[in-house]
Amino acid sequence: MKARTSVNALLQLRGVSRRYGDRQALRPIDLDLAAGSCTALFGHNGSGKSTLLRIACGRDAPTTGTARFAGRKVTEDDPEVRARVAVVGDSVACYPDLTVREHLELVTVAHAVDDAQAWIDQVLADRRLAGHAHALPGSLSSGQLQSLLLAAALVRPRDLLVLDEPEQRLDPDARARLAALLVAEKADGVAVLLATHQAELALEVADHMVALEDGEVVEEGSPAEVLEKLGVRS
Ligand SMILES: Nc1ncnc2c1ncn2[C@@H]1O[C@H](COP(=O)(O)OP(=O)(O)OP(=O)(O)O)[C@@H](O)[C@H]1O
Repeated sequence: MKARTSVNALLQLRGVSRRYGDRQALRPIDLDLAAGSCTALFGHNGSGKSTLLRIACGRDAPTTGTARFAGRKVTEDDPEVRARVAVVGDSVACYPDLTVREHLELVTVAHAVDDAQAWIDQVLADRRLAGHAHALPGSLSSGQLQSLLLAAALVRPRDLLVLDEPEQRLDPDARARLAALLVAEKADGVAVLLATHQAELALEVADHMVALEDGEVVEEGSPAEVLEKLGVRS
C-alpha cells in the first residue's frame, strides 16, 4: 500500500479495500485528491479500477477503510455527495423513451440548475449533440451515447468528477475534446478521478497516476514516470 496524502484533499481514501466473496478486488489503498487536480487509474481489465471509483463516489462500500469527501464519509445517498459528485459510469443507462435533451433536463431538474436550457444548449453544442437533441437513445451511435453520458455529468454542479473509461467508443476528435474538457474542469477547480486505458489521455490530463494490478498498487507517480516504468508507449 502506498500513500499520497494531503491536508487539503477533497477526496480522501484510507486503507480502502474491497472483497467480493473470495475475490480480493482491491487491496488496501490510500489516495488523496485535491480540488483542481486529476488522478488517473491505469491497469488491465479486472485490476480494480472500477471498484475503486465506485467506492470513491459511494456506489459501493469498502470492505475495510474509509472514503471521505469534503471530510464526510462517502455514501451515495448523502445529499452533499449527490450535490457535488458527478459520475460518468462504464455502462450506458438511458430511458429508451426520453430524448437526449429530456435526459439532460431531468438531470438539471434533479440538481436544481439555474438557467438550465442555456446550459443544456451549450453542453449539447460542445459534445456535438445539438443535431441529436430530439433523438431517442436507441437511434444514437455508441460514441454519441457516451457523449450523452458525459453531457449529463456536465449540466449539473460538481466539485468532484469521477469517470470510468470515458474515452470508450469516442472517435479521435471526440477524445481530443474530452481531454480539453477535463483540463478545463481542473482549471475550474474540479477534482477529477479517472480510470482509463488510454496513456495519451492520462498524460494530457492527469497530475498523478496510480497503476493497479490484481487490485494492488504497482506503480504511482506522474503519468510519464509510471508509464515509463510500466514500459507503456503512448
Ligand atoms: N460485483 C462484483 N462481484 C464479484 N466480483 C466483482 C464485482 N465487481 C468486480 N468484481 C471483480 O473484481 C475485480 C476488479 O474488477 P474491476 O471492475 O474493478 O476491474 P477494472 O480494472 O475496472 O476492469 P476493466 O478495465 O475491465 O473495467 C475483477 O476480478 C472483477 O471480476
